[in-house]
Amino acid sequence: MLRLSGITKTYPTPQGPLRVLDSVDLELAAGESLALMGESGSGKSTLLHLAAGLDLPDSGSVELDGQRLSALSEPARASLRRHRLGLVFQQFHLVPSLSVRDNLTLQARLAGRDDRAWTDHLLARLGLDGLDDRYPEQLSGGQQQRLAIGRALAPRPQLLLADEPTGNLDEAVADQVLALLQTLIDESGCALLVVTHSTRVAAPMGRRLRLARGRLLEPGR
Ligand SMILES: Nc1ncnc2c1ncn2[C@@H]1O[C@H](COP(=O)(O)OP(=O)(O)OP(=O)(O)O)[C@@H](O)[C@H]1O
Repeated sequence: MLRLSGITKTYPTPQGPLRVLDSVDLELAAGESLALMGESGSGKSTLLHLAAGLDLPDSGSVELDGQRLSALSEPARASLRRHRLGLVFQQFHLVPSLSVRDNLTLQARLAGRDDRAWTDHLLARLGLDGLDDRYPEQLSGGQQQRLAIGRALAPRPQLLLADEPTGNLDEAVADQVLALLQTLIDESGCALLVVTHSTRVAAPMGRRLRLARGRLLEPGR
């Protein structure tokens, strides 16, 4: 499903080049869940951006469903993202001028996969049924985050990439959102790569890896 091979990424900084990822290998099979942990600045978001083809590595390859991202044009990578990936960030990035339902279906429509029954199911699952006509500013933080998760899952992606999906929520709401995310992932058979500082978020994932000094390690090493 997702394969990163020998990924190296260096950023230029005033102090000289900063090597954030150093020959990183990672494979994620269909339906698998993986938590990527590590200290602030260890390169977790960088890895997630590379996995999504939002940025390209200096060397090494990222393959999504057997397609090498660096061999694709930017529009082709955007199309692949639209059809295969769901993205959830700590900032919800909802569209303020669109209703709850339209926010939820936006990505699905762009991917040509707007399925009313699945949308209704998601709205109910997310506890947002009855709120279809509201706008994001009329929702609580937890509701907005649930909507962002629903939007990512609406086109039925094969892989969900989530960067601190509960980072903006208090613990009780975060637990609810997390349980929901897990249920929806199980229902849809989607693989999940979640970047998190939180051991609570990481605990239920099938695998946990830690990024340190540019390398991926098993936890505890
Ligand atoms: N565009 C950039 N230019 C220069 N340095 C960058 C750039 N993007 C990230 N960095 C640096 O690369 C390192 C890794 O950043 P990254 O955001 O991937 O870390 P992270 O593990 O996700 O951190 P956090 O947990 O704080 O979000 C940091 O030292 C950061 O300052």
